[in-house]
Amino acid sequence: MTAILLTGARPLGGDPTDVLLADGVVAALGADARTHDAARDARVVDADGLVLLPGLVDLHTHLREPGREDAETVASGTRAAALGGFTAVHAMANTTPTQDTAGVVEQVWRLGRDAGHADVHPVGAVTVGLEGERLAELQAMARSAARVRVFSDDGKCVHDPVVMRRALEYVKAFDGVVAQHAQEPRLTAGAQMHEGVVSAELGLTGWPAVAEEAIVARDVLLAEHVGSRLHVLHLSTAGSVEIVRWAKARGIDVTAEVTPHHLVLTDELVRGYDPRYKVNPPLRTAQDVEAVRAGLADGTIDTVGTDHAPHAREDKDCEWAAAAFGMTGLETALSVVQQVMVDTGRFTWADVARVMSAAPARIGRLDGQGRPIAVGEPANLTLVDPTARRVVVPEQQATASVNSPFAGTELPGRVVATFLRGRATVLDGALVEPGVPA
Ligand SMILES: NC(=O)N[C@@H](CC(=O)O)C(=O)O
Ligand SMILES: [Zn+2]
Ligand SMILES: [Zn+2]
Repeated sequence: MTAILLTGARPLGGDPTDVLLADGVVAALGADARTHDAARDARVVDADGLVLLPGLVDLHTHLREPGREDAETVASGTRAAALGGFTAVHAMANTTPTQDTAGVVEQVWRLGRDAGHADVHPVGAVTVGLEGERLAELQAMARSAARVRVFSDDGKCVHDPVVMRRALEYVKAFDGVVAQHAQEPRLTAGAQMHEGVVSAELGLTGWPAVAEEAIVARDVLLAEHVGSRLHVLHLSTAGSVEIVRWAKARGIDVTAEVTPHHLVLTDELVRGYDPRYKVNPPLRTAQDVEAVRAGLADGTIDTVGTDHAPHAREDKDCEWAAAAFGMTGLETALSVVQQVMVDTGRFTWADVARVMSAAPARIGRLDGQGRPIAVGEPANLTLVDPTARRVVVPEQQATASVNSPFAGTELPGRVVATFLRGRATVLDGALVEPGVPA
């Protein structure tokens, strides 16, 4: 593999420097980069003015394979990941068949390895078939080649407190984490959107904030009781932020995630009945959006997870009530975070690296991802042009689905290059297929 010399890159948005990638690692930084042996026949990439970040890590991606290859495959989803600046994604368990056995998680892990665009870490289901009744073979998934550490019934809530308690107890044996989709099912039966002023005006069945907050509150208490690790997926309400803040102050081992869409979109958008805005949990109010931004800024919320949820056209091109919940996000996540957190002065690029790389890698217990940009570290890196602007055109994205809530809108920032263990997966903003010399 040829070495790569990035000239004039700004690590974490700091001062420009040269960075040499060789043998899969960061081989040299600064003045040493050009004089290093491996620099002689290195390919030079002009990174003048570009921000260099550790490769992004997503804790929450739906790749849809096996089962819904018409909406996404491991290959198409990881192409989208690489183009979005990601070097690792966690693939959610709500596939068909469900990722609830060692066999299925190994299959997904192998598909990711063979595609070669980004590391794929399958999430294991908490319960068999996501049915919420019997625990899946968590230990066998943890010990499989896929080395599962994150367990979730995402799409569904582990609503039975006894099952949740057992799962939290069980994953301690292999340092796993239970990632909860916090949605009290009885309080959200038939729900179509956030319960509030807009749902009342439209006459749509509401999904109240308390249906999320009640589960978050219960689960932090359960995690404390059994001394285990809890991750709250796609937290969306001001009340949930307060509960997590309280739990952390109390020393409870809880981490929380917010999606890009909950950082910027509100339930006002539902007025147009465009199913692209139908998602779980639903888009909330402007007050909730401000609360999740503040929670991300003060560290209450640990990570931004995309909840990339591709859906086939037939499942989205229909009336609001019949449409599937979910929106794509891998190729726009970094731009949204730049827009709402960096360009507003709430975040430095180091903060972006913390919430989109270091924290998710730590929560998922990944090796070699989310590491600092330093000599000897694996060369999982992303180069971003923060001055670029682009209009989102879903048909031109690598994801196989077009259900982006940002279609037609202009967003800041562009991923120029992504490197996976020193190999370019994206260069000049275009995908580089593995095995093809860049
Ligand atoms: N977020 C969604 O609205 N949908 C997700 C499931 C989930 O994340 O709960 C999906 O799998 O489509
Ligand atoms: Zn979910
Ligand atoms: Zn999800």
